[in-house]
Amino acid sequence: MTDENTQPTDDGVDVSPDRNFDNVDLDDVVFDDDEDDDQGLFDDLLSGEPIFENKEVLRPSYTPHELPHRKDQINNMATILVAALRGETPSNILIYGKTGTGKTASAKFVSKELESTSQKYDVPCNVEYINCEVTDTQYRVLAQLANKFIENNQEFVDDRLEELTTLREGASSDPSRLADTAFESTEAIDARIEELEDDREEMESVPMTGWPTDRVYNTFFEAVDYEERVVVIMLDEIDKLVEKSGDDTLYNLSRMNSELENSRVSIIGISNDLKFTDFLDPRVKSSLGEEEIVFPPYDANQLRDILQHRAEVAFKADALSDDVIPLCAAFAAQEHGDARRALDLLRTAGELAERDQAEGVNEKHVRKAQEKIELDRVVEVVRTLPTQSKLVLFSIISLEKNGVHNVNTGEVYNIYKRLCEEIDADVLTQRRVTDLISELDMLGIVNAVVVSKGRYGRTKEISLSVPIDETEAVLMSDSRLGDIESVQPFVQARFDN
Ligand SMILES: Nc1ncnc2c1ncn2[C@@H]1O[C@H](COP(=O)(O)OP(=O)(O)OP(=O)(O)O)[C@@H](O)[C@H]1O
Repeated sequence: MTDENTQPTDDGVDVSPDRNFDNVDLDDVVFDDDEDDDQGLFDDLLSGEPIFENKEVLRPSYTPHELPHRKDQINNMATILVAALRGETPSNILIYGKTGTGKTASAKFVSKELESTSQKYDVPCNVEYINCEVTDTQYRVLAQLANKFIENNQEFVDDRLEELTTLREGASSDPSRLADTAFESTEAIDARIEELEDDREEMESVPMTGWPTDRVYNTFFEAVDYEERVVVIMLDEIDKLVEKSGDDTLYNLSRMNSELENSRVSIIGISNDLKFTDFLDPRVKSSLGEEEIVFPPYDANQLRDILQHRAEVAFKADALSDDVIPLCAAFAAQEHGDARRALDLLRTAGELAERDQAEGVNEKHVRKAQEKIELDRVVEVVRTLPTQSKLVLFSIISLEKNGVHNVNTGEVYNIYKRLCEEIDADVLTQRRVTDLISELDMLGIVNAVVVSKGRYGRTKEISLSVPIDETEAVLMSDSRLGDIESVQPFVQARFDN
């Protein structure tokens, strides 16, 4: 393993230990009382001219006020949803597009505008956002919605009760106050107050588990229908919901309008999986996809504009050299036009420059950031592999580390079997292991090419596509694989077979 502390990286970025926070060795820190100036560990780091003006703007949690290159999609959504402001039911919308194409940001932007306009014109309209990756069962979706509307209704009833109590007090001394109201007498107010108090008592929140689903559905239904309003339910990552728990939730939501008396419900589904509707009941599919809006990937020029807008707020003036934004945009466009990736890259490049205590961000920081993000991705993918895949990958790594390159499936299988025996894991068939190797290939962790061996048939030659030491370290941090003492004897034994 090369020592990053002592060598410049390939692209020459200076990561010398005294300037890199990562490499500060606390054992070497001397707290010298004799020194007059009390420069501490953090003072040095703070004293550098900061590169960022407002780093938060580059984080995924930030919702921009402006979304360049999404005007068509935003206008399209607004044209459909304006029906809600007229008290009509907007068509359901399905939004498609690859990850990082601005679907969530645009949908949230439109819903914010919709809610604020509805308040301006005093038209009752609510937008409820649910991330189905987190809330992924019918029970949880319905319970979350029910509780939002129950809370909403409780606020409505509390406000109304306050108004009526004031009116009641005024009217008891001066009955003329009832003139412009819907009440003919103080008794009528009392009756309404009693009715509202009863309603208030019945408004029971749904527990996060434990009720039969139809009870949750009915509670949600009644809560929505309590007032006259148009409700837009935004289901982000809707494909995850369908994958995890089928299309019952969508079926129930999409047929609600025929039974609701006071309110109307419309659904916006957001997905980056274009095929998920294949798994839907045809009725749900046609109801949900009344309108479809596609978010195409951004090209490098569009990504440049997006980055430019954010960079103006995020960085100090002149902190970026001219080639930084075009390079971030080009890297992200290569990936698949992902704005999230482009923003991550820009932020990471800034952070690396900051750690270097550099004057500004330059091309080298971007290249280093690209490597870092790629490595983080690999680490995450490897860390979350199932144990069997980890064993297969570990076998490939062991062979490579012992100088055996372009290994074939049989060689990997031999080592794999021995590793399984060593840690008492089930041994899969060679066929299954071949499948696992193909999966590792698809994830970009190994590269497996089929080569012809003439009359000996065809075989796969496998090589590692990720940095060997880092990957091995991630594998060894798995408690089961950590038990493997040494693979050396197995690899040696391979030559004896
Ligand atoms: N046109 C744009 N202008 C400014 N920022 C954008 C634009 N498009 C996307 N972004 C930013 O890129 C990031 C990813 O966008 P968003 O979450 O909307 O993507 P998405 O299409 O919903 O992706 P996913 O399917 O992975 O959820 C966010 O930080 C968002 O603010």
